[in-house]
Amino acid sequence: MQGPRILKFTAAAYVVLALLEGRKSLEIAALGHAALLLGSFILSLFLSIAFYRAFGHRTRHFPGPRLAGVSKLWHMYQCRNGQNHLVLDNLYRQYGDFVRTGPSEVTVFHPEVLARLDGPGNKTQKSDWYDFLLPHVGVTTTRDRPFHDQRRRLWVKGFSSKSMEHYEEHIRGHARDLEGLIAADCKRNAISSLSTYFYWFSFDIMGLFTFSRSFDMLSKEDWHYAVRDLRRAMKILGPLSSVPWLAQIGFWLLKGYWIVKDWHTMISWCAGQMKHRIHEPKSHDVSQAIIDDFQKKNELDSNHPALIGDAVVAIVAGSDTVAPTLVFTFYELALNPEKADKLYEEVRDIDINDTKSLRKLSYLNAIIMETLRLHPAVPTGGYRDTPPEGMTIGGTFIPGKTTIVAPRYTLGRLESCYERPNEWLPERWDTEPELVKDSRSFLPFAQGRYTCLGKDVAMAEMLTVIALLVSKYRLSFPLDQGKDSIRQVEQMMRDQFTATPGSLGLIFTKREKEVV
Ligand code: HEM
Repeated sequence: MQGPRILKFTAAAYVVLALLEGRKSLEIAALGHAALLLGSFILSLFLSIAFYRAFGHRTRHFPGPRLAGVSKLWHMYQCRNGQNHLVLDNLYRQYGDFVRTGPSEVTVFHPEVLARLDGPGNKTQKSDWYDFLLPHVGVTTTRDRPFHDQRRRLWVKGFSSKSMEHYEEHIRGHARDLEGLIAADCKRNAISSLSTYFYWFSFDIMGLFTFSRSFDMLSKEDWHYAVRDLRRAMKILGPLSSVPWLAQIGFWLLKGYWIVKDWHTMISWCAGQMKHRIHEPKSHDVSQAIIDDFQKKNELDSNHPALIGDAVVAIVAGSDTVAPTLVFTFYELALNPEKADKLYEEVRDIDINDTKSLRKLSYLNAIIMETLRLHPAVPTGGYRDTPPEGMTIGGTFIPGKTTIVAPRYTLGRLESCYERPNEWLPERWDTEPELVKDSRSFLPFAQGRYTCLGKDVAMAEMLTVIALLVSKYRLSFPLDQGKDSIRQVEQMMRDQFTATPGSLGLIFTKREKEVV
């Protein structure tokens, strides 16, 4: 990432110029003159870069807004509300399958794209977006392939069958705590704030998964400060995901200020937890395999960038994906009560202690798949760079060293791939497969070397919570909530690499075991 380096170089050049002008002392006139000189240089440099990008760049042939091809700042401005998924969706409707969304960036809406980027034999690289965690580096954020493969092998150990049993036990315990909160709301006829409960649930589980220690938010019925800070800090990724170099400059300049401070609080918290964790007895969490590896190499240091990086990755990747998916699932179930009733029939007698059986329930699984299609947990993220020789996707050649964006949000709604694409119809993954015309664009957990490591844990969490709540309750929107306010859940969704839905509150009423 060159941003901070270029900024430092420019500042140094300014000081040198001013010193030369003022003959070794920083006089006001010299400062002004140096600013003028440097300013004219930068202006002419930027104008020539803009001219080249508009008329001479290798990606100039792709359609798209003119300004997008000149500078990514255009895209950042469009994403100022954190809704990149809608910005890109509109561009697709305006320009088609291949859109130039940056000087060296093409956003691709062809059903083949996800499989081509990460599928077998690909030569793509993760783009510089993944540098956002530097100097820390985790399995998701490293761009170094051999290092990634080595970290990934360690992570896989954290998903052994013994570890999975251990996680599943915690998942059931926390799901019961979550149900306890809903039971209390139900008794008081109060609205259950599902957005809050699901975030508490998923972060608590990830605390256990990462450090063998829950955040205890469900039991304390309150936010943990580190999670609250992290969620505030994630807002940076809304507008700044399109300009990672600017995010890096922001992280560097605003370390103790604004929401950047919250980001650093979270990192320090993870570092502190890791420090504790390495002195604790062996456990089944994912950190164990990573700690063991460092110990084996005699490099165990709680401040190691890779140790902290992996901890942050685990917390974010595991929580900020499961929580929004649960929010959207219950949102859709409340909008479609007949589907909730149909699901009730499947789960009414299920034993939630039996995760194996839950994994086999076809309608329950279809509901999760359909939610991930319409409301993907990673709506536009997952940027990749083409190899130097370029690559062809859906018959279109994309030049080398071009960043490719493949937005799952729009790919999941393509008319060429789905019948009635904007409708939430779980049956398409169950009894009515003809509603899916082309499933190549549906890879909610990615694939290939970067495929989601936590899919089994995520599915266990979602299957357990949905089955438990639907088997016990009917759910509905509060009576006085109008249609517009209900739709805010999706309309206010922010795309911060992971999806952050608008707030969802529902009324739960106890189901007596019903005979239909
Ligand atoms: C609804 C739930 C989830 C969804 C939809 C999801 C989706 C994804 C996607 C699309 C990626 C690829 C990201 C990229 O290309 O940059 C990914 C990677 C990853 N996910 Fe998940 N995820 C979920 C839950 C989880 C959970 C619960 C964990 C941890 C227990 C987890 C851990 C990871 C890790 C470590 C990676 C990086 C893999 C690598 O780069 O080798 N995810 N996930």
